[in-house]
Amino acid sequence: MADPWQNAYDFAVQVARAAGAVIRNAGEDEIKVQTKSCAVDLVTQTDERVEKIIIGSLKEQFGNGTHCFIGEESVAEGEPCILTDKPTWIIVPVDGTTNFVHGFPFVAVSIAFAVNKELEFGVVYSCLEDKMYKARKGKGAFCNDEPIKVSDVNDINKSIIISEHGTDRSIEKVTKIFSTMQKILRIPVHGLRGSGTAATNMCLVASGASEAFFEIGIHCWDVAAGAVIVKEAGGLVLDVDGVYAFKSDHMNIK
Ligand SMILES: O=P([O-])([O-])O[C@@H]1[C@H](O)[C@H](O)[C@@H](O)[C@H](O)[C@H]1O
Ligand SMILES: [Mg+2]
Repeated sequence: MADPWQNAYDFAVQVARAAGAVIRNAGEDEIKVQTKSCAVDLVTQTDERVEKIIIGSLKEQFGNGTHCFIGEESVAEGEPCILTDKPTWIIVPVDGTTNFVHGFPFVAVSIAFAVNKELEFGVVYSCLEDKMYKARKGKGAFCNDEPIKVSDVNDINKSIIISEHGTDRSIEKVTKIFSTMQKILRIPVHGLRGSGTAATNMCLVASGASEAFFEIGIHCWDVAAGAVIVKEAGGLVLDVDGVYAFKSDHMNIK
């Protein structure tokens, strides 16, 4: 039987690469910072522009009304974030906006695709490193077309753990984050790291550079593409209760 989503997968890779080029070439005025939910939750014109380019290209290719789109910036502007059984694209145009603004060299485009509320594939393009991570359900995970797999280190004392601090600077949240990090460091582990983009963090786990990534309070779109890549590289994606994290009810935000 013909593979129904191969064309969409190939197109997603193409679109992510083109979006990455737009990010790399963004001019000064496009890096001008605005804020979203709080003073450290940043957004730029590039985030909005790249999301429009990605959704525009996908609609042109697949936009006969049967496909749905969930984009980070569209949701920020009031679009619903509801996962139905329809083929749905889940997009982060610029993952690592704070890095992008500061010239910190990890910025990714993340595109996932779900059908019947199941993720079919994920593409993460780490555009400043020019690394294209991709995975299709049941078909393995790749970085620049080379197969990748998770680390085989099973001793946590010999691990590198990745985490992020998020954008909530309330004393309660910051205390919780640092007490968790303190516990992890004291295990002890070899190291704690964070690239500033959740999508790239997941790809670092998928390629075996780190044994685990965790973040408290992450958005569903930040992990959608990375979830397929980690799973196809032989890893696990769990929520805090220890169950598979990418459930449809995590997406359904009005
Ligand atoms: O805002 P953004 O740069 O697209 O995405 C953020 C990054 O992935 C960051 O690493 C993570 O800690 C945040 O939770 C995300 O919201
Ligand atoms: Mg973003």
